[in-house]
Amino acid sequence: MDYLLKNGRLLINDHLQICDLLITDGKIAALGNDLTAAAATTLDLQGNFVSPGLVDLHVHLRDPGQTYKETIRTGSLAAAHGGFTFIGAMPNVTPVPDNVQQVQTMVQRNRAEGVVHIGQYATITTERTGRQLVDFPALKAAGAFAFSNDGSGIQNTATMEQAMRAVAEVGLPLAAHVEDDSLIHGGVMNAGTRAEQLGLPGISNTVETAQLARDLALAQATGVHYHVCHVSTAESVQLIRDAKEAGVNVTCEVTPHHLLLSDQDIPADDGNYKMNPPLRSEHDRQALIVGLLDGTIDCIATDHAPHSDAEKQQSMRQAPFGIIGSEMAFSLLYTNFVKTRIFTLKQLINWLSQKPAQIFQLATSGQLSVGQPADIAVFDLDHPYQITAVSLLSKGHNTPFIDTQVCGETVYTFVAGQIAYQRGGTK
Ligand SMILES: NC(=O)N[C@@H](CC(=O)O)C(=O)O
Ligand SMILES: [Zn+2]
Repeated sequence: MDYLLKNGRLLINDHLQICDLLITDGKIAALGNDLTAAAATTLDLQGNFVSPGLVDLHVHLRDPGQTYKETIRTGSLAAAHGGFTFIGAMPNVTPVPDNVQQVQTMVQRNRAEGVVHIGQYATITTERTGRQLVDFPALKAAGAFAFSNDGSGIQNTATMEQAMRAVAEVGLPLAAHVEDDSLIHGGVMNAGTRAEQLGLPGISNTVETAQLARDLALAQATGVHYHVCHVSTAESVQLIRDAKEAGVNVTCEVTPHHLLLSDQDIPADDGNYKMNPPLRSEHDRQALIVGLLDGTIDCIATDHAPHSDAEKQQSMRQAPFGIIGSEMAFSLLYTNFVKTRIFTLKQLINWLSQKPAQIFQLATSGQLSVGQPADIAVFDLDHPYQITAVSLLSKGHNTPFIDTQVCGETVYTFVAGQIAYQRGGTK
C-alpha cells in the first residue's frame, strides 16, 4: 500500500517545518507542501514529528534458546514500538550463529519473522567461548552484517589480534564487549560508595578500560573497524578520544541508561538496576554526555536485554545482567536531553539514526530524502504519556523506567513503506 503523510513536521535546515511525504513502492517518492496522490492512503499527522527510522546496533532477541524472554517477533515489535526500523541482533543465543548454516537460518528467520530490518551479528569465536575463530569470510557470505561476542570480552590477546586481522580482511565491523574477566571479582554493580552502602560487590572501571586499552592498541596495528559496545566510563571516553586523534579506525556506542542514570540513582538492591556494564558514577555519566557532544561517541544503542520478571525480581546478586530499552529510548532521551536543551533534536536523531547507519554502512540511510527506502518514525513530541508495563510489546518488563512520565510517544513506524507499528498497537 502507498501512503501520503500529510501535515507532519520534518527537520529541514535544522528547523521543524510542516511538510507532506509521499511513500510509493516502499520508497520516499516526494516531499513538499500540498502533495496529492489519489491512489495512496492519506494519513493526517497533525503536526507530529516525522523522523528517519531509528537504528539500534545493539539488541538481544533471545531467539532461539530463551524464547520465554523474547522472540524475533516480540523483540522486533518492541523495536518498531520505539521507532526503530533497523536493529542489530546480538549472537548470544542457542544455537550460536558461529557457522554458515546457523547464520543463514538466522538471516532467513529475521526476514520472515521480524517486523523491522534486522542485521545479524555472527560471533567472533565458536560457541562464543574458547579460542577457535569463526570462518569470517564464509559468515560474511552467509549474511552476517558484523561480528561480536557480546555478553563477554575476548580474554586472550592473541585471539583478539588474530580476529581483528581476519575481520579487517573481510571489511565488516568488529563490535566488542570489553570486559576483563580476571578483574570482575563477582561484582554486580559499579564499585563505589553506593555499592558499599548497599553491601554489594563492585565492578571497577578498569574491568572495561584495561581491555579497551589493549584492544585499541590491537586495532591500531590491524586497521580493523573496531566498534566499542556500551561505553560506560570516563576513562574509556578519553581512551577512544585519543585513539581517534591518532587515526585508529574506532567507533563506539553509549546506551540511554548510561546517559540517564548513575549508580547514585539505584534506590535499593533491585535487579532492574543490574546491567553490564553497570550504571557508573555521576562523573562517568557526565563524561559520556561530553563524549557524545564532542563526537568521541558516535551513536546511541539500547542494549535491549529482556529477562523474565521472576529472574529480575531477585537480588542484584542473583538476577541476570541487562535491561530492556527499545520501546522507551527515544522518549526518555527526548524528554531528558532535548526538552532540557542539552541536545538538539537534530543531534539526537543523528545519534539514533544517521550516524549508526553510516558507521555500519547500512542500506537504510537514516535520511528522509526522495528515493530513499521509506523507513520512517513519527513521534508525538507534545503530549506526555506514561511508560507502563502493559504497553510494552517486548516480553521483558525489566527496566527501571516503568511509570516514568515522558513525551515523544511513537505514533507510526514505517518499514520499507509499510506500517510496522501504530499507536495503540498490540502483540
Ligand atoms: N547488557 C547486559 O547486561 N546483558 C546482555 C549482554 C551484554 O550486552 O553484555 C544480555 O544478553 O543480557
Ligand atoms: Zn555487552
